[in-house]
Amino acid sequence: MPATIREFEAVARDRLDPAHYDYFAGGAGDEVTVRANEAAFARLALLPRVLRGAGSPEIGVTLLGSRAEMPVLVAPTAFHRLADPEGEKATARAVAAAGTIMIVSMAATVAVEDVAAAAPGATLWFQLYVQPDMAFTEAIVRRAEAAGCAALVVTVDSPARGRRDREVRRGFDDLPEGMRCENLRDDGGESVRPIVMSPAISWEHVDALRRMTRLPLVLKGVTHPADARLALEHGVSAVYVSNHGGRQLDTVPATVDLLPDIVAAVRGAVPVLVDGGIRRGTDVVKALALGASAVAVGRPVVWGLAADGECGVARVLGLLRDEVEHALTLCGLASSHDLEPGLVRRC
Ligand SMILES: Cc1cc2nc3c(=O)[nH]c(=O)nc-3n(C[C@H](O)[C@H](O)[C@H](O)COP(=O)(O)O)c2cc1C
Ligand SMILES: O=C(O)C(=O)c1ccccc1
Repeated sequence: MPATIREFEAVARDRLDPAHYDYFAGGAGDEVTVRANEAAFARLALLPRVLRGAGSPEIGVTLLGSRAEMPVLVAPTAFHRLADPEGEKATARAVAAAGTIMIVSMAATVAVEDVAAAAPGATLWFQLYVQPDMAFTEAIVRRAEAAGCAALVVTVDSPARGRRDREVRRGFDDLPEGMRCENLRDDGGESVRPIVMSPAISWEHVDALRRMTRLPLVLKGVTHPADARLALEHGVSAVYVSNHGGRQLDTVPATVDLLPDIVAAVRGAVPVLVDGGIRRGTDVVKALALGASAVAVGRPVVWGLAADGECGVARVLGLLRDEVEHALTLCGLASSHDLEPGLVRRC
């Protein structure tokens, strides 16, 4: 039984087709940003307080009206059926058991309606790449609403798909026979449209989405403080700091290093989420101390899924939960809401 997320990755690597492992693990260009995300957490030190009599820590959080029993969400990742035959259904069941939130990828290999039906207790948010055909975008948004998704996470770091040399080397450019992006089915019919990543997408599309739906909008992939301020002007409900796990533009800084400036720009107006390189409870604690309301994990969930399906994802989420509680206890804190920047030192 793997005892750490790193060990889950090793088990997953053994079990996965090497091309699929490289698809999940890889990043853009020289993978500078992939490495930076994890390395940046290691460069931050924690400075605990003593004798606070804090008791066992409380770690739940409410985000945009959705309750999460831990401040760790499941980031949207594509193609879960490459990792397990049950795919996103297995992930959603583990998420329901952990009481957290799954952001279902638009590129899921199980339709969002079927994910929801497989895990009735799960809180689902839906991740969207705005498609230039806005009528098709609207059809997808309506499906997500009807399936019970409680927020719309709009990914804005992908005006083009990242170039990932590992995919090129492996010749990985399509799903195997029998797997499709089920959320891209045209009107429930036989044909599945390709996902378009368009450089023409702009703030006007965000405004159009705002008019289209009453769901709270989360902007995923913000790295520049000026864009965080614009996001507020355009009425978004949360800002999600992400460099797509280093899979889009290589050499973007580590997300935890970008976080303080984004938090300063947002000034408490909306929650700030962050992902990238979170592998330990101490990483979660550092991100929350620097002002994130919650974090999300991408690859760790995929490693759990590939290692042992629903049980593997449950174990990965359980590990993170235990590690967060333990780290908070050792910091002398009664609640994750008491985390503040003074706990973190750059070393
Ligand atoms: C295999 C894989 C697929 C991904 N697919 C999507 C996706 O469909 N939509 C999206 O917005 N982000 C996607 N991402 C990015 C994740 O949501 C997240 O930003 C990233 O994985 C966080 O970094 P981490 O893997 O170090 O936790 C994907 C990431 C990976 C690793
Ligand atoms: O691989 C990814 O990171 C990703 O975001 C994606 C998007 C569309 C289809 C497949 C994957």
